[in-house]
Amino acid sequence: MTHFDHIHAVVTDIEGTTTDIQFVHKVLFPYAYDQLPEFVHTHQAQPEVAEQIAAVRARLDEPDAPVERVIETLLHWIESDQKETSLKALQGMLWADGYQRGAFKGHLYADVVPCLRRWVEQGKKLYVYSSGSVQAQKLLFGYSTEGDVTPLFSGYFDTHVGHKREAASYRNIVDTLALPAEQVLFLSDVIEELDAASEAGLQTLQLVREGNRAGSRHPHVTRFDDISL
Ligand SMILES: CSCCC(=O)C(=O)COP(=O)(O)O
Ligand SMILES: [Mg+2]
Repeated sequence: MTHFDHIHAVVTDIEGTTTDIQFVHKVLFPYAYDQLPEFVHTHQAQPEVAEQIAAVRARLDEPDAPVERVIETLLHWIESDQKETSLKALQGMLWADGYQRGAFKGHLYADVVPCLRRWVEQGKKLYVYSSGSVQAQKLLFGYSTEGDVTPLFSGYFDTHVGHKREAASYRNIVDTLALPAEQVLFLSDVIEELDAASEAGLQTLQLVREGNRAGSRHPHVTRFDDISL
């Protein structure tokens, strides 16, 4: 059991922390890869899709890139797991349809929800910080293997606050929470994310799920029920 004192809020990563990496890489990413070309063609005039297409063109520094070039870029970003904000926004839109028609449910490890419930009962505030868009986060927890658990969370953060390996992102989060950084615990499987959070003054804990990389200067557990707040 790993105990933390004076924690008022917990910020959790998703992939590799609450959720099996395989679900993200073998279910969500392939679904987005298959659906994306037709979705972009069909919805390219819709303002929220047009905004992401424009962001891809800007990222490429090719303002006149044809839509096929944009799609090819997005598919390459999925294959290489790039955390581009425009791709993440489009993935959220694509997964909405998959969740709503029951093609898949958001995977949560069995130890996660009972602990989240206990921490809320103890008066802790819970937040999510993922490279997946806020829409994608709400879908995963809203259509999860444990039912709709979104009422447990007080807020969601994505790469609009910055990238997960940069300390400034965690400073932005604690500014929004209006809490001293040391009263916030960040949970993640990725050492570089934990290093960035620690640099910003947050307390950190590594989740070492199956197949994850263990061994860092951060404390670690293999399950949420080994955490005491
Ligand atoms: C929000 S579910 C999809 C997760 C995702 O798209 C992703 O890139 C995983 O990012 P994380 O920061 O949760 O490791
Ligand atoms: Mg992760």
